[in-house]
Amino acid sequence: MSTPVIGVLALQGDVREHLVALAAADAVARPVRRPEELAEVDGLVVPGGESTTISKLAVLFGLMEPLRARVRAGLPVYGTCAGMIMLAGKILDPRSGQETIGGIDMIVRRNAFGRQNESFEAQVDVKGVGGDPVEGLFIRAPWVESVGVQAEVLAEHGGHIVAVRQGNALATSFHPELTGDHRVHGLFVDMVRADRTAGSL
Ligand SMILES: NC(=O)CC[C@H](N)C(=O)O
Repeated sequence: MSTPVIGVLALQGDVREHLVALAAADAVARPVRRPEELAEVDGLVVPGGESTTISKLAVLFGLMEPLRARVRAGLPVYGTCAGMIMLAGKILDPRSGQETIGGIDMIVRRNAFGRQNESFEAQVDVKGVGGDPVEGLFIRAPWVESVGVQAEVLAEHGGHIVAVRQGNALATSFHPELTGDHRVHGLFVDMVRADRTAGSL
């Protein structure tokens, strides 16, 4: 089967780093800014950045409803940090008017690990990622307060949930796109491949 095409939501945030990581994990990666571009991808990454800005721009660009519709229909999607917040069913402490795409039945707390100068690195064991623990880079990162019954917790740090999967949706509090270790992107590319295989049976 041909190489999967994975989009990176390119409204704000560390888009380029995700494009590089996806290409290194054997996907064709392209930025997505318009509904027509969204329609053409087999999977989507929502990058780290500022979730309030991403939310605002998604509404402004007419992408929020198409994003919700595709994710609801099972589009494989992976969110890091601000992207995790965008995939949450509920934000504990949203800015006024802040919206999410949804996809994972979880409640997230923004900036839970502290401010920019309290950013840190930690070894994180991620279920489904073989080998050594992943170097987790936490930058004004959210944590997950609670998950619904359909969500699977893939990793915790300091007693808090930092990686979750629900069906075709994956989210991490940390930023594998910034460390040069492409195993989490590899896991997501495998999810996209599995979804395409299932779809073509
Ligand atoms: N590194 C990040 O993506 C930070 C996320 C940011 N604190 C937010 O609320 O969106």
